[in-house]
Amino acid sequence: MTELLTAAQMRAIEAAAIASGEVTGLELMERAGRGVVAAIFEEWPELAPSWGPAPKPPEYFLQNDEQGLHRAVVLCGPGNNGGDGFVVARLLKETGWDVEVFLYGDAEKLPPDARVNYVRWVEIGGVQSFEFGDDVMGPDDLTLVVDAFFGTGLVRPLEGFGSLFLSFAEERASRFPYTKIVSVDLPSAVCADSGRPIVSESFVGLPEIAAFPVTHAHLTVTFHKAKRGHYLSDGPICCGRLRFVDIGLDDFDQRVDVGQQKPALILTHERWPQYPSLPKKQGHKYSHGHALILSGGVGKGGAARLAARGALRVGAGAVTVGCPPAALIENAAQLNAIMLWNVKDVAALTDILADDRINALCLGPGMGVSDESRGLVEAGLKSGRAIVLDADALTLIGRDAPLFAMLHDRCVLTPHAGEFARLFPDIADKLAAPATKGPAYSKVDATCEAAKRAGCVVLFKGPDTVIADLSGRCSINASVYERSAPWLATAGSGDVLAGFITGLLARGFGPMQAAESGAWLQTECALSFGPGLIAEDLPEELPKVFRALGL
Ligand SMILES: NC(=O)C1=CN([C@@H]2O[C@H](COP(=O)(O)OP(=O)(O)OC[C@H]3O[C@@H](n4cnc5c(N)ncnc54)[C@H](OP(=O)(O)O)[C@@H]3O)[C@@H](O)[C@H]2O)[C@@H](O)CC1
Ligand SMILES: Nc1ncnc2c1ncn2[C@@H]1O[C@H](COP(=O)(O)OP(=O)(O)O)[C@@H](O)[C@H]1O
Ligand SMILES: [K+]
Repeated sequence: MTELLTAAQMRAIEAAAIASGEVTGLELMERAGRGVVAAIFEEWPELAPSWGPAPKPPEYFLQNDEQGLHRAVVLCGPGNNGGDGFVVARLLKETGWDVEVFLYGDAEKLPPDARVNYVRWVEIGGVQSFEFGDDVMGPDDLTLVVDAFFGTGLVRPLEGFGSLFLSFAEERASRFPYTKIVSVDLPSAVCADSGRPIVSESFVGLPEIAAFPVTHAHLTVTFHKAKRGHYLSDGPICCGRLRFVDIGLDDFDQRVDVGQQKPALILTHERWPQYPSLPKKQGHKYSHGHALILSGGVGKGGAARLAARGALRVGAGAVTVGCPPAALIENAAQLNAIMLWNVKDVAALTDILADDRINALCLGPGMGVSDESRGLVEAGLKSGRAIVLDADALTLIGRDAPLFAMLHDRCVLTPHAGEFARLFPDIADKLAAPATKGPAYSKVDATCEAAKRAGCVVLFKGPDTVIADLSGRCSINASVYERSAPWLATAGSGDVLAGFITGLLARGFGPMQAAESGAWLQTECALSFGPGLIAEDLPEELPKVFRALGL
């Protein structure tokens, strides 16, 4: 699983499968619903029939007479996501569960496959109607809420009782940990392409997630492949955990024209072997490249030293920190394997860059935003070297159009959200604007647009780090779900990332591969180290990560 699909791409794959005559929509829906039920039982084996009689919930949950009988509320929407919900309801009922179903929409207008499953359901169970003031979740012994309101078809905000239902479910699950929420395909209200909740105009101006009822599921079960929204923005928080169900569409991926849009790739272990191999082959230190990291003045060298350590550990043959004369002693006191040069001004940098063994630069961390720093960035860009621009260098190019225009295809920009907004204010505005209809503008869209405009690789940081180049290739290093490492939000971790990328550029990686690999390794180091991590720990963890990769 390496490709993330948009809703349109998923629909195209499904349509190709049905058009082939090898499978019907109804069969796909049955597989989807069965998969959801199987995933629920795998996630919570104590709910599975094979477990034996249902365990007795704590006394205070028991308000009905059917002690030990599991109870589910299934929320079905007006489309095929709702159709999946009817399948789930039927299968749970067949397993002996007590199931209540609510329909958000008109049964007469259900699409054909969903309608068939609605009819199958009403043969064995009822569809509840909703009166304002009802507690639709019923007694407190509720085991499961199945959210099958909307999946890939969400195009506008949920209104009226649809949104009320989601808040009822949220409220119930927050009061009773015993109650689990399972979203079918996607948490309803979350856009499949962007991971952003689709909000009503009336909520505009309020913080999205606080203002709008959105499901925070314990488990989301999706079909075939992950959608972008499972990994971007609020998607992962709303999905809880993510499970996949194979509904037999693998053969159709290659048969569809997914349009101009390339699939976004998620960086996973499986993709790792596709990178150029990291182990050093024969050669002397300069055959593994020489990275130059420019530092700020006195007391401002920490960021560059962190980056330099990252570049050296990731395998650059030689790494040098360049700093103004006044900062030489401070840096000399802290560096050993990393060399130190006096870069007193732009002329000094230009002289140094006459040595073509220096094949990768890192400019920005701790550098300051003075005119002198601007001159250094200009000289670095003019040199045509592979170059990482981070931190202050991003501020400088963001406010200086001629400098921005010098960016070239060997550059890697590594902005966090604030720096991204300074560099690409109009793009950042589009991303920050409330998502009032789907598919909403996503971090993938924003990063691809930025890379195109800048003419180079852009790595837009965060738990959902998106990396794009000007050709439209795009990857996501998602530090979410089992790769969640929130302790990476620590001062200096971005400097180390800039160093990793610079070191990989020095090793001869292309800009896109260097950025992808650097981001992936940063998360692997954080996971390997665990909580308590500070930026200094990241480079020191690399040998362990490499050993685990068998390098
Ligand atoms: N693709 C596959 O291979 C498979 C897909 N499967 C399942 O189908 C799901 C996709 O089904 P779907 O296309 O019918 O979309 P779904 O999310 O049910 O929305 C339904 C319709 O509701 C409408 N609508 C939108 N927003 C609204 C709102 N806020 N309030 C009110 N109405 C709103 C909008 O129609 P509109 O009103 O705009 O005409 C929309 O089309 C997918 O997530 C998966 O669960 C599986 O069965 C097996 C294989
Ligand atoms: N919650 C999080 N989960 C995973 N990674 C994170 C999270 N928050 C930040 N990061 C990562 O940590 C790094 C922080 O970089 P940055 O904001 O530039 O910090 P600094 O300037 O202090 O080095 C980035 O690589 C970013 O992707
Ligand atoms: K759903």
